[in-house]
Amino acid sequence: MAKGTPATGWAAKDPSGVLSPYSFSRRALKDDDVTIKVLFCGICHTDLHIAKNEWGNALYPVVPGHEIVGVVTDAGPGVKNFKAGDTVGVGYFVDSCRSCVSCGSGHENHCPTLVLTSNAVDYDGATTQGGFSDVLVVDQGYVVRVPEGLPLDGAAPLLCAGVTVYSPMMEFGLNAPGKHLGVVGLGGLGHMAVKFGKAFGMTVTVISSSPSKREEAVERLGADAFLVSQDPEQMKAAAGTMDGIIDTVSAGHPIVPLLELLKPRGQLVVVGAPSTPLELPAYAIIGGGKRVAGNLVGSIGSCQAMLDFAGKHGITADVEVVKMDYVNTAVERLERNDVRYRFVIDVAGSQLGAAA
Ligand SMILES: NC(=O)c1ccc[n+]([C@@H]2O[C@H](COP(=O)([O-])OP(=O)(O)OC[C@H]3O[C@@H](n4cnc5c(N)ncnc54)[C@H](O)[C@@H]3O)[C@@H](O)[C@H]2O)c1
Ligand SMILES: [Zn+2]
Ligand SMILES: [Zn+2]
Repeated sequence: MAKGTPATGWAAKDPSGVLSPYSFSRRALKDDDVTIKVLFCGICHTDLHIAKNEWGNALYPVVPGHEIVGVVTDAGPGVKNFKAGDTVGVGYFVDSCRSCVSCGSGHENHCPTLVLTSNAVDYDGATTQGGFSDVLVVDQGYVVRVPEGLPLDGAAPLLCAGVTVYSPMMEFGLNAPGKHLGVVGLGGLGHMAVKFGKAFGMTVTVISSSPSKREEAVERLGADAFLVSQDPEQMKAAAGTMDGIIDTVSAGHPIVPLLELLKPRGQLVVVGAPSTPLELPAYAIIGGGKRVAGNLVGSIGSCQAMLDFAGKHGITADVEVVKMDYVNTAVERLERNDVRYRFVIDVAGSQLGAAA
């Protein structure tokens, strides 16, 4: 029987979330698999939620990481789309059932048995381990192509943060010039929503609890306006003006004030995933026929379309590139929102083993 590939990564081993070196094995290459040498991997807030078991589902040891850019080093005999040397990306999931309604209609991100890239159980019973590691083995159907010309460190966060906001913007028509988009939470996801909104020609307003983010939102990211969510006067003045809002906030927060900002039939898209429930009184959506939807990342097709769009428009994340031995500090800083706007680990340039 073919042997697996040895892998070295950094894993969280308990709810402290502290990561340390961890050796494991990737599955033996199957006909449709590619082997990928990981170059860069972003640190998403979801990695933090999981590593610290904030969602109560951690399968320790957890090697996080699902914003992966790498290079193909090997391909099984059935692989037609990729060859050694190709620059590719892997996002939040690495397989799906391929037979349900969602898989059949190109929405495999909604497959009930979606296999996540990290902290999940694969169809063969193995626990999946993510991109804070040197090598991945992934079915070609769940791999995307990174367009030429994009810096690879800044491209890595597109694989989750990018597609998570781009996909619902496309789905809900929040991609039309002249429409007004609200973006709540100016972190990894939020800053990508501002960039895509501006590239679509929309008017973009950032809604934030910290007034200190005004300058960066407007000057650095090109938002048209900035609202302090704690300021009732400002919120009142903007009531009923927005076609849609992308809510990326990672902690519990009130959504009624956000719904008030929407035009009649406006759309709130929830992508932030606090561990506490949203509070949604009926009156807040009945008047004006407001709509609330969730969204989980995006399909492989949507991810490829997003990358192609990003390549054409030169869109990448604003990143702080770090080595793996800085990962625990990076996670702490992410927790206190001290990053503009995404940490990306230079995996290939890091010492991963125990000697690190
Ligand atoms: N739905 C999906 O498919 C999907 C994909 C990726 C991430 N997520 C989730 O989205 C959330 C954001 O992820 P990220 O990587 O952008 O995180 P991040 O930490 O980079 O950004 C989160 C933002 O929320 C703000 N925030 C935190 N607490 C707040 C509060 N109480 N009130 C107002 N603002 C607050 C922070 O200031 C920060 O700007 C996380 O919960 C993550 O798990 C969901
Ligand atoms: Zn993510
Ligand atoms: Zn399916």
